[in-house]
Amino acid sequence: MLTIAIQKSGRLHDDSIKILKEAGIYIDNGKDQLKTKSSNFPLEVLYLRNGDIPQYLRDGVVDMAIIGENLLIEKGEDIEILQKLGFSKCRVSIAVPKDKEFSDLKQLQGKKIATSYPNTVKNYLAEKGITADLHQISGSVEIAPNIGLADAIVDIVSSGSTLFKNNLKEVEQILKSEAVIAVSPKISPENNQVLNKLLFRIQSVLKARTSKYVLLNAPNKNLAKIIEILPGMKSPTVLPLAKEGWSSLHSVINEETFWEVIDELKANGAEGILICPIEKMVL
Ligand SMILES: Nc1ncnc2c1ncn2[C@@H]1O[C@H](COP(=O)(O)OP(=O)(O)OP(=O)(O)O)[C@@H](O)[C@H]1O
Ligand SMILES: O=P(O)(O)OC[C@H]1O[C@H](OP(=O)(O)OP(=O)(O)O)[C@H](O)[C@@H]1O
Ligand SMILES: [Mg+2]
Repeated sequence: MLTIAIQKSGRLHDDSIKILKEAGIYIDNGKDQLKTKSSNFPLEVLYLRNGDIPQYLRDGVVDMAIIGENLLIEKGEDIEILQKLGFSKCRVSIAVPKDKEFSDLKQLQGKKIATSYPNTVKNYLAEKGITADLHQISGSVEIAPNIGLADAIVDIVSSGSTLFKNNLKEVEQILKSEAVIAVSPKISPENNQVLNKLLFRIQSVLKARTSKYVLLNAPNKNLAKIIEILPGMKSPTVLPLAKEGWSSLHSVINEETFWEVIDELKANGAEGILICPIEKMVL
């Protein structure tokens, strides 16, 4: 049986459960139980602290995990990432008090920096030839400059509202992060097969999330051009309309691309364009 680590509670928990559910895997949400089994897939789930997961992967206590990429950069650089998941997107950045003049990273030389990610900061500053005095704290990092504990901080930024509320400004982005699937170097060949099955399902869910089903009506004389614009997976489906000289065309498109080509479709006489969600996409 494959063992997966999922964050017990926090920024990754809900979306981790959701993506497994969309992949057809049913599990309890871990409110009381820290260990549970899927009722319909050979999967055991351990609900753990995000911060502990890299070590569990390294030791082979779990075969795989859904974890923030930033945490692997901090304490799991030896651990392989199999798939980015597109949620819990954030960045790890340097911030200083809003009213402080800041023009060059070198200003941090010898200064106190508070962070929960000391390795990330140390490596980044070393690359830039800077040494600073690092203070590791495990939470509420943004408070540090206001209580005289540090001159600058390095922490996670998403909307920027925590920085704003604490009179700080982001001055340098160190890295970008999102939730990922990571695998233990100690996974057995049997469990690796189950993992590949799970990964295939998750990839189908991810693909469907960014793809849309497009239906439109078009005059037959422009079909060739519209097929060129909407090539779909293999090729679009074209069905005759009851109205002479017109067809209905069905295709699949990436959501972002759609907004880029919509004017082109209209210029080629496309009408009654419908965009529908796709639940799963198996390629
Ligand atoms: N504000 C945010 N917006 C988006 N993603 C975030 C945000 N804060 C954290 N993350 C991402 O979610 C992960 C988990 O963050 P969270 O704050 O829930 O837990 P944690 O305090 O890092 O860990 P633990 O589970 O050990 O308490 C982080 O490693 C990061 O990748
Ligand atoms: O830019 P924002 O959208 O404001 O998000 C950034 C904040 O989110 C995270 O904290 P979280 O709320 O997860 O609390 P925690 O410190 O208890 O983990 C992170 O540590 C920042 O403080
Ligand atoms: Mg947090």
